[in-house]
Amino acid sequence: MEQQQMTKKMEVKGISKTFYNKNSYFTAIENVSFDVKDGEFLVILGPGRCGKTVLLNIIAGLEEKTEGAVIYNGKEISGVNPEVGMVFQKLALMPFKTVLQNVELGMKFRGVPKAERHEVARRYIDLVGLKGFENSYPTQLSGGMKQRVGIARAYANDPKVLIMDEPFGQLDAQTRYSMQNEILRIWEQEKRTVVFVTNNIEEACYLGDRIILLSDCPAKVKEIYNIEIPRPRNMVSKEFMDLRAKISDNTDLAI
Ligand SMILES: Nc1ncnc2c1ncn2[C@@H]1O[C@H](COP(=O)(O)OP(=O)(O)OP(=O)(O)O)[C@@H](O)[C@H]1O
Repeated sequence: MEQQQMTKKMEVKGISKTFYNKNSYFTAIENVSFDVKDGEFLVILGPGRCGKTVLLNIIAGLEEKTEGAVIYNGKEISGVNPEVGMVFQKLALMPFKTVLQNVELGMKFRGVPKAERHEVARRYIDLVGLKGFENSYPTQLSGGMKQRVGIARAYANDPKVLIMDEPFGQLDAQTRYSMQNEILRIWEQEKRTVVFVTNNIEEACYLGDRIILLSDCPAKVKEIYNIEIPRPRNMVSKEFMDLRAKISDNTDLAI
């Protein structure tokens, strides 16, 4: 009920992407359409190499589309959307910069004064649970901690929509589970729209308000699921396992 009242933040309309090489072409995405509602936790679930990253890059304006449109707050966007932030699986933290400097970097590029960017960076470092590690270097941190830095860095740039591309794909199972809970806590606290990409059905069912299920290549929207299970979700409850089985039966590949 609450979801139906949410306004549209973004509309992805009929997006297709074909890569042309000298003698061949390859269609990665075919006629993909869905809405992103303001404030929701939207999950895009699809098999590996099915075009998820290409789709995210198009949504963020980092990649050209072959067809279709991305509407943001009612207006068609071309080029980079400055209100969209990204968290990647491979974070590319600057190795010779501290946690604080890494989190501040985007603000520094935008010319935010030093005192203000220190304050904002510290607030997000606290939010992701890294208080006390401001002066540590990336090599001194675990995988989960590095992802926390990436999340703090993205939030510090004040995005209205945060896109996360398989951010926990390289973490061990236990760290992944704790980061899933962390990201939900931060999302509930910050109240920003999240578009989260994964190839893991369980993760999708645990996190999402809705799941956009993509087909194998070329990526098409196979089904959209509204998830009504209240949080915190219990992964071994009957309703959770039923949902998981329903989605699993509908996927093209074992993902
Ligand atoms: N610049 C490019 N030129 C040609 N093909 C490309 C280009 N970029 C991506 N592709 C192809 O598009 C397909 C989708 O790639 P993409 O990285 O979006 O998949 P993905 O779903 O994010 O995969 P994964 O789950 O492994 O991260 C792949 O087969 C890839 O080889």
